[in-house]
Amino acid sequence: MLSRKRRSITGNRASKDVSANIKPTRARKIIRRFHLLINKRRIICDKLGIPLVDNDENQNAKNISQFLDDSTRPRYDLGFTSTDMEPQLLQVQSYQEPEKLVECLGYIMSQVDKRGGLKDYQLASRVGQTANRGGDSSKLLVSWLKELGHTVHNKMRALEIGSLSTKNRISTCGMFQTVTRIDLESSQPGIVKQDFMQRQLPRSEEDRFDLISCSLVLNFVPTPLQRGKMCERFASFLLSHSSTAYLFVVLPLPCINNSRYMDKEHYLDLMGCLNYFLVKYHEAKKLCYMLLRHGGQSTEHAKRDRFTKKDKLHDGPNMNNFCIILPAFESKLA
Ligand SMILES: C[S@@+](CC[C@H](N)C(=O)[O-])C[C@H]1O[C@@H](n2cnc3c(N)ncnc32)[C@H](O)[C@@H]1O
Repeated sequence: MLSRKRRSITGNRASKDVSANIKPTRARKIIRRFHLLINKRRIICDKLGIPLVDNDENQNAKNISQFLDDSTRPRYDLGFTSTDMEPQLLQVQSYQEPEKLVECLGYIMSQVDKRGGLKDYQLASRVGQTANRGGDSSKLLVSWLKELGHTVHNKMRALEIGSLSTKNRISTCGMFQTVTRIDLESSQPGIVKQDFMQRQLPRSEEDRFDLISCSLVLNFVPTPLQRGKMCERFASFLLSHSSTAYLFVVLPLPCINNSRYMDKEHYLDLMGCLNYFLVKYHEAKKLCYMLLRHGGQSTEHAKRDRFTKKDKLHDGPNMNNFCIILPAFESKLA
């Protein structure tokens, strides 16, 4: 049997510890590539009627492999980036022929899972968090909380969704008595492998949090409705009668300043409909940071209607389609 060198999802050889020596441009390339592959895969699966389960890569791989002809995958098994397949990948939404779709799917799966998939993506994401590259986003969160008068004596509890490190400022600042860190893929001890959407609902205030951190996670969630469901679910995990029911959200700036279906005002209106109001806001070169607080008036259903469909707010040739849609009726959370 051929011994295979480990390769990254961009098709090149990956070093053992990618995050140790990876350059930011390369990290961005890995992240963009991962999002592209997952997006195209979803389009093909929709067309072929292959069921995809949210955040369950093992199940998805099983469902997909049942569709893949035995001859499709071995062709791409060595994981090279095919100059024939790349242009096809970009046009896949216009394909109808099952054979072509299956071929593209085989190529995508070989690119995604043979070379680390989510793990490489996480390593690349961690690059942006190192101190010499701006540090992790919770640095700003902690300075905001200080401005708001919170100190180490408050002993709050935090839930960090999409956690990549136990050493981030949120964990080291001493302001939180506990930081519960979860991610779809645990990258180190202290981070629990858990899908937030499957996390058991709190039974009492003891199971709830003063703050949820959701940094660069919403843009990772694949569909507008799943994003909306995630936004809706946050509230169940926040303390219900507290002045500290904070939600910290970080998004890539283009999600709110270059999308056809989203802008800052629309996002804040949507969150307002879920009873959040903005406490702090900051735009950096590539990211936007928001600290919201849950509370205030209850949801008006008439207002909710506005956010249950995809409305074009802007248009332009180089805009993206980032969008969040709320379920038509309040979800029965379980
Ligand atoms: C780009 S990384 C963000 C990492 C870090 N929070 C940051 O700000 O750099 C996105 C992470 O969110 C995680 N994630 C996405 N959906 C999730 C979910 N439903 N539950 C838990 N983690 C999730 C992914 O596994 C991935 O590691």
